[in-house]
Amino acid sequence: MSYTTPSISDTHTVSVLLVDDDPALSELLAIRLESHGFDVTLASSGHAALRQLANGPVDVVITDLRMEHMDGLALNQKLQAQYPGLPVVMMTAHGSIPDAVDAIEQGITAFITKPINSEELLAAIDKALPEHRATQLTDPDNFHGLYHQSLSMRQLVQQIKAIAPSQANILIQGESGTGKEVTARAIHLASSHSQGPFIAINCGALPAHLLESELFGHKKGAFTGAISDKQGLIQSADKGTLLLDEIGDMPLDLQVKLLRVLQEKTVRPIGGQHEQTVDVRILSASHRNLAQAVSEGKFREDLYYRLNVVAIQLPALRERVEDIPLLANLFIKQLAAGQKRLSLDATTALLRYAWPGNIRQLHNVVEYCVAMTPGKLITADTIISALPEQDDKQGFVGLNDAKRQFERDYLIKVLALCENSVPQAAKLAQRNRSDFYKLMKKHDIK
Ligand SMILES: Nc1ncnc2c1ncn2[C@@H]1O[C@H](COP(=O)(O)OP(=O)(O)OP(=O)(O)O)[C@@H](O)[C@H]1O
Repeated sequence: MSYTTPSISDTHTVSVLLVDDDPALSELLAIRLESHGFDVTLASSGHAALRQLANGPVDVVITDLRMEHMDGLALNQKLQAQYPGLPVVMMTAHGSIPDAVDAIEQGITAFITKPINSEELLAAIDKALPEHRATQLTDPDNFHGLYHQSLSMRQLVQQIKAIAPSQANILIQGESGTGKEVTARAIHLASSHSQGPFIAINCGALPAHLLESELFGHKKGAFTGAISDKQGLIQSADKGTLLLDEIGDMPLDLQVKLLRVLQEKTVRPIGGQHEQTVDVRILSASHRNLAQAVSEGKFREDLYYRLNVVAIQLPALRERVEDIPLLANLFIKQLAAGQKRLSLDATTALLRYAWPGNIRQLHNVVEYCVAMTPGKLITADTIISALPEQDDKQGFVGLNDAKRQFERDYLIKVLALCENSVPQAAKLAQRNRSDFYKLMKKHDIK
């Protein structure tokens, strides 16, 4: 294998911190690395390396194992604690590689043995960097709790930012677990109603009569069991936002009542004589296709148009694979306070899975893996053991379809690993750019 430049350095100069207490060797390696376009900083000890890092971040640390005062493993421990996910390449004298499992547990990305061969060194850096870039949480885009990185989500967030301040009713559609409620909350927080309450109700979770009373409230004695006046959620959400989740499950007679609220901006409790004025932003969500429910006569067309002044379609997680490592790392950070991380194979296993339960399922899988991993490194085996068994015969496809599917998945994963940089992805896939573009076109990947 012949390396001239690192595979990801096309758009960004890769910075390397080289830690070795042998100045002659350091100088030599620095000259070699600089001739390949790296930006190299030298440190003559572990302590000096930590001081350098405090002055500014680097992309990768290359350190000698044997050093006085603080050896490479001790330095690595400090690095992983202070800069989780920072790739560390360890240089060792021949025969002194510590137990590999132990080393991987300690988060070391690669080992190279002395005497250092340039190609091996470049290959080790190359191996270290994509993992680092694909799994680290650099600066995730966070719009009021809606974390994202993919192009489709960034475009969607732009759309949300534009419409959130208006009073428009918004219908949020997407598969179960794609983040409809998180999105609704983000819209509320970005709106002029953000100082008011945010209330969510699942219209599919209650029988019709209870749902009516929950939404509209009731007067004492309105029906058996109505022992006192009760305020409905529409009124409780006054000056705030009400999310009607699974709106498609709302019975038709309640749909009529809801339409009146939207048209008149008033609500009348069950058994009440008077309409009461309310100022509430209505957001609704559904995992079902409401337009289809309208065409089947299961949902009122007039209500559909009232609710659907603006439509937001959340993509399934498998359609925004770049968000998978980002969200998995976010959940690990939340659940394990940065004490654990994903191996490269584990990230690949996450990227290969189709996530029918979307982000909720990803969260559950990460939670399981964090609990099942005693050390630092979450492995692919643990991820795979957390995923439900797929029924191999159901949905079995022919060889041609399987090849096509593989090719598409492969392109998406390579692009995700390279943060959508086609030149880098083409290099990683060992294809020239125009071939790679042709493949993307063939599979309709933008
Ligand atoms: N962009 C995101 N960033 C961080 N966490 C998210 C994001 N989207 C969803 N989640 C998390 O995923 C889980 C499911 O999200 P949410 O309940 O909003 O999905 P949903 O589409 O409303 O699901 P359902 O259709 O089942 O009601 C929650 O734990 C939520 O915090």
